[in-house]
Amino acid sequence: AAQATDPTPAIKERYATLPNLTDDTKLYETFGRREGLVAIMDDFMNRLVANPRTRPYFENSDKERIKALLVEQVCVVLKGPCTYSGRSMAEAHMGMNVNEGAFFALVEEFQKTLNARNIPFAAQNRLIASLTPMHRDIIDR
Ligand code: HEM
Repeated sequence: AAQATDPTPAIKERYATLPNLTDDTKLYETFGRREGLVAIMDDFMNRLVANPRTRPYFENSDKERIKALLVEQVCVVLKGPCTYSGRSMAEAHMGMNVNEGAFFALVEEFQKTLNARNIPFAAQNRLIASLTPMHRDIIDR
């Protein structure tokens, strides 16, 4: 009886998350549409392989496939005319032992890419705010 009336909800350590879709209809244009996203992911992947914190995860990966899926995913988040055909974030990163340090190294490299492409700071923040909630599906604690 005590269990049935316990008001404390169970705390779930991991649960499915979807990206928070932004409501800014111009964001997709700000990132240069599909062409811009392809260029962004090319630069981003080069940085991920150069950074010692992220290199171990990506050096033996199928970079072309990941870049194509990132273009789709970010396009969806920016409300562009795309469909994401990849796996869930939990599935894709399972067993990879991504820690907080690697996660923030990746976000930092992404910001460097966006700065290099002259994406306005407010637009960068919108996108990053939509992506970072996925960290709970990606980081292994
Ligand atoms: C918000 C942060 C992140 C996002 C949005 C993201 C997004 C993605 C996407 C869309 C894929 C392709 C999914 C698929 O394979 O079907 C992927 C795969 C992958 N991600 Fe992430 N990722 C993030 C963080 C990270 C971090 C921090 C690392 C490691 C440092 C990482 C390493 C990888 C690797 C190695 C793959 C390839 C997996 C495979 O081929 O089996 N990701 N990620």
